[in-house]
Amino acid sequence: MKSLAMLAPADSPSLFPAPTRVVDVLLPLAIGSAYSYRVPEGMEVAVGDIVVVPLGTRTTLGCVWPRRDDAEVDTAKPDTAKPAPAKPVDPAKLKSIQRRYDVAPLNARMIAFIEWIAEYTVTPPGMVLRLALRHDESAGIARERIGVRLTDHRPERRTKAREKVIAALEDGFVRAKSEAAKEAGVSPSVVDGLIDDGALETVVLPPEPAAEPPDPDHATPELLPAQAQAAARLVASVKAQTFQPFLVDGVTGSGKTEAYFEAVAQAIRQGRQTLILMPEIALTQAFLDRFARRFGVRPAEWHSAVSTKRRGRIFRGVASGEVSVVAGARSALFLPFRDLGLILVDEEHDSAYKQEDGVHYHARDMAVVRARLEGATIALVSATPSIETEVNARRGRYTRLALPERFAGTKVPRLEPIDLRREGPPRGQWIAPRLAREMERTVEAGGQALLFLNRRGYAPLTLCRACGHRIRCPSCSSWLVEHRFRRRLECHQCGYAMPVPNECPNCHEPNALIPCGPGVERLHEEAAKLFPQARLQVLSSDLAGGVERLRAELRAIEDGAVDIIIGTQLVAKGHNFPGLAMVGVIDADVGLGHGDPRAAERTFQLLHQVAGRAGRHEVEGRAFLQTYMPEHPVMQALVAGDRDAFYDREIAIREEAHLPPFARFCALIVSGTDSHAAQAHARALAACSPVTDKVRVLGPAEAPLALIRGRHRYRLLARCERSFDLSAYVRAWMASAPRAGGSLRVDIDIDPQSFV
Ligand SMILES: Nc1ncnc2c1ncn2[C@@H]1O[C@H](COP(=O)(O)OP(=O)(O)OP(=O)(O)O)[C@@H](O)[C@H]1O
Ligand SMILES: [Zn+2]
Repeated sequence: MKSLAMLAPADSPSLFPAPTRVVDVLLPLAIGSAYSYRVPEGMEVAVGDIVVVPLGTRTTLGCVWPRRDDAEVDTAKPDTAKPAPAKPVDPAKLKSIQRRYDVAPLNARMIAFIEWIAEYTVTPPGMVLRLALRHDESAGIARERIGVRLTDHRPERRTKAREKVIAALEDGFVRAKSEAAKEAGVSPSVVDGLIDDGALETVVLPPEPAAEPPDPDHATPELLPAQAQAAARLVASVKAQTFQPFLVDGVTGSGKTEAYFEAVAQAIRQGRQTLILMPEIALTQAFLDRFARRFGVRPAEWHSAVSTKRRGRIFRGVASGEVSVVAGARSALFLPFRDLGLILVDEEHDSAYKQEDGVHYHARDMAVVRARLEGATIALVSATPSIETEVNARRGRYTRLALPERFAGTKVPRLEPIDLRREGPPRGQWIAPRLAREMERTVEAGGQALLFLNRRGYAPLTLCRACGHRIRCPSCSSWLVEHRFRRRLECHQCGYAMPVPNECPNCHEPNALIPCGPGVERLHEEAAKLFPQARLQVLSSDLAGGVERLRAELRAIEDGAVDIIIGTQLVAKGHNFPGLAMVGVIDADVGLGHGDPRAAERTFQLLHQVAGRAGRHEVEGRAFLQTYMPEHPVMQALVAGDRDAFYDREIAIREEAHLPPFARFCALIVSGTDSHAAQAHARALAACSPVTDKVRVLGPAEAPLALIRGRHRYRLLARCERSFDLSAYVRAWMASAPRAGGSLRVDIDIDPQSFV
């Protein structure tokens, strides 16, 4: 990249004073334009460089941004995604860049990606930059590591602590300062003292490597013919170094991972980088081990549970090209890859890919955009693709690579219905007699059984027997959920918690509160009564002990140390439990019938995935589904094991009803602490929507979740044809809208996934 400094007239410096160099810097803030800064004498900066600049009384990180010709920017639309060039100011009045980080600059493709997302999601580009430049990760940049080594000089003052350090360093090797202190069991100040006295000398240590290089030929597996075919197509595409999108469509347990690893190997051979996105990377440690078996080392891991220091190192390694494979959560999409050749989106249907606050982006869709900008191969991977992806594959926009059989040779289990109207459990219980019999048989035969219920806690609702009062959250429109292990009532929206009261808060009747409905804790209680000999384990995201504990429990299940697992959706995602022989879905109907356009899709995906955890190794698996509506088309498709029937029907419904992907939506959520003000603002927005026959604006209506964290919520929905530029429409709309003052906030959600 050309340095901006080089653009300044280089000749005749003797006749004129050198012009003050000024550059545009985009700051990670919600502002529409870049700011101008002076480049101090002796500093070289180029577009894409990450710099520290003063802002008001503090300093902030920023990125030197391309300066666009004024003609390129429509000044009539101040919120346009491309940051407007900073307004011309007298250079003498400008503040100077403080320093430039010693890290590879964001390249032109990354800059284009940031601007693309800003434009599409109708967000100020600085907010998207913020996703790429999270302060702490990039700020850890280039802190030198200092090591110490013994000299020949011995200090006059000799204390016990000093002797310990000298003894520890006797071998003559260099150690980091902190390590030396730790090894000797003394405080770092002792080491400092010895440096001052000349007994130790300091050396600058080379930076720790961000990741060991994976070896593409470490252990090449034998692939089934279908795997080999899919792998060959992906490898050829990586070789071609052009944008090409694929759907790796393989049944659960078909070995999609092994197939796409071959494409990763190819990218490594070519010296290009790979990004593997996963919805629950923190909990899929088994995946990292599998990667290590294939490539000799684990990939660089990127998610919120990775330490800031480590993330800083990966950030730099990705930018320099030293890190070649990253496996990460959706935020890894914003890493500044030097040369990205391959993106894999595992479990692409997962709703965790949608970010629901700040910048509302869908990481799967944006990954396709990034691949296009990078000239990379992208593969979306799933046994139950999203409707959007399935439609793209049917239309030939994505190339489908099918893996129709399980690697182990077993069949994907069909779901056998248990009709709760005819063969349900007795009142107050949740496991139907037939399901209990099957569990008993499974456990006696040495297999594992999984009970699936997507409800955390003990009971989803607490009710007063005397007056009928239901306990709800004071600041959300949701019921408080009893958590018996913690002896609390909790709000799953905002985290509010209170002890379980002894009397009804409404009528004060003592001992009148009763739990209604089941959560996993209550199911655990019932299973423990039914199977007193079995080893039981509840698994849900709120398990005490956090991620570490969850990882340990998942490993215990893999190792066969548990007979019956009672879990939420956390256990449904991508896990490979070799001993799991059967699955029982306690309430298959939970997700249906909320009027949510995606309810059928979500239910199908979730239940098909849960069933897909069973029978992945030697023994055939079985799966049961307790339902009050066995005749529902989703249940019918699950029971018949007829995936295509589900997709055919669902796609037809979406087309008929003008729902995505056959139409485009943008949701506007207006919220505020005052209900009337929020509603009034939502109405004012509706009234000023630009009139066109291309867009229909629906609402405002109170959101189904009308109150969250004390904020009242109203929703507007704009709908248009597929080909219409909805982002531009919304941008123009917002530019002419009244300002949202006070506590009011407007959230813009293009392609909404959630309708609550
Ligand atoms: N070629 C192969 N050689 C050896 N083992 C394989 C091979 N392919 C797949 N396996 C094994 O088969 C099992 C299932 O594979 P995998 O977990 O990749 O399936 P999947 O298609 O990702 O399923 P899901 O969609 O349910 O996550 C794993 O234990 C995997 O290690
Ligand atoms: Zn709440």
